[in-house]
Amino acid sequence: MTAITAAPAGLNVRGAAALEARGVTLAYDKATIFENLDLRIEQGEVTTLIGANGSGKSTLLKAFGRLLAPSAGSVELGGQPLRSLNTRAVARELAILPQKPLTPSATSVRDLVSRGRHPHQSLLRPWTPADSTVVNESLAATGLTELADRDTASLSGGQLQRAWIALVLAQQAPIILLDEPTTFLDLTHQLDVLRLVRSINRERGATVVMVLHDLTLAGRYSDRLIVVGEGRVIADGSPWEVLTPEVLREAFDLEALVIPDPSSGAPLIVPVDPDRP
Ligand SMILES: Nc1ncnc2c1ncn2[C@@H]1O[C@H](COP(=O)(O)OP(=O)(O)OP(=O)(O)O)[C@@H](O)[C@H]1O
Repeated sequence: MTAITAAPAGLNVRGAAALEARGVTLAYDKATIFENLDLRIEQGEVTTLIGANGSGKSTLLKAFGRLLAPSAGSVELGGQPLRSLNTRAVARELAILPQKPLTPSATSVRDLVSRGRHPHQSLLRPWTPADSTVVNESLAATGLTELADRDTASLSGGQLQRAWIALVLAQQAPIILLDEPTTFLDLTHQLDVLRLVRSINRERGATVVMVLHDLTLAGRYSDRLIVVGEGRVIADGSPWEVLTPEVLREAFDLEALVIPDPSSGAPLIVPVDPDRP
């Protein structure tokens, strides 16, 4: 997989976090998921949100991606309140892959990926060969070149997931939010996607915030892990700081050993089965 060059970030106030939640309350109808939450996402880091099902990871990611408005407090992008920015300005800075993206009907893979270029287009700036190049690179980076002309309705779950990731890449945003990007993918393709995310982060300095369920892969491919649960941040730090038996017990009700992964040196989570001592 190849890396893709991005446009530089335009909205950065000096010293500002890439994204910052300030006193944020996130709620659905009457259910409050987070109250008065403060959280900074640093520029140029890969940050992964982990936590049990229903702990609020997607809710937090949606707030950072402006898909969910806080009922109190504010979310800032490069030091400016998200709510003060127009949709195109946000889309040039921030690309988000939601947990369940709605795939438009009768759309080829290439057309879907091309939508990633929309934030860069205007009446004065129509489609150019450079846009086609970015789309082709995004298709190649996700292994979809051969499937470019297929209707998205005919793809397998994993192929469709990769097409959505290609769309996010084509957007060339300096901040990328990915909600469970490895869903539906076999282990080889999971590793491909996470290595691609890592290379985009390292080679063009993209800030990445992901939600992952596989704790070992989260530790291997992240600079920072944030564990959420019961309406708060349970732990926040480097993979070795966060992935401790105590945190795993508290956040997941999981008994596990944490040992160095012989392949990467990152923490390897080994669940303990109480029925097989
Ligand atoms: N649109 C919605 N309306 C009402 N409640 C919601 C909505 N979306 C999520 N919730 C609730 O908010 C809580 C947090 O959900 P969220 O999807 O953020 O959790 P998550 O940590 O991402 O979970 P999972 O690991 O299962 O994907 C859950 O109790 C969920 O039922």
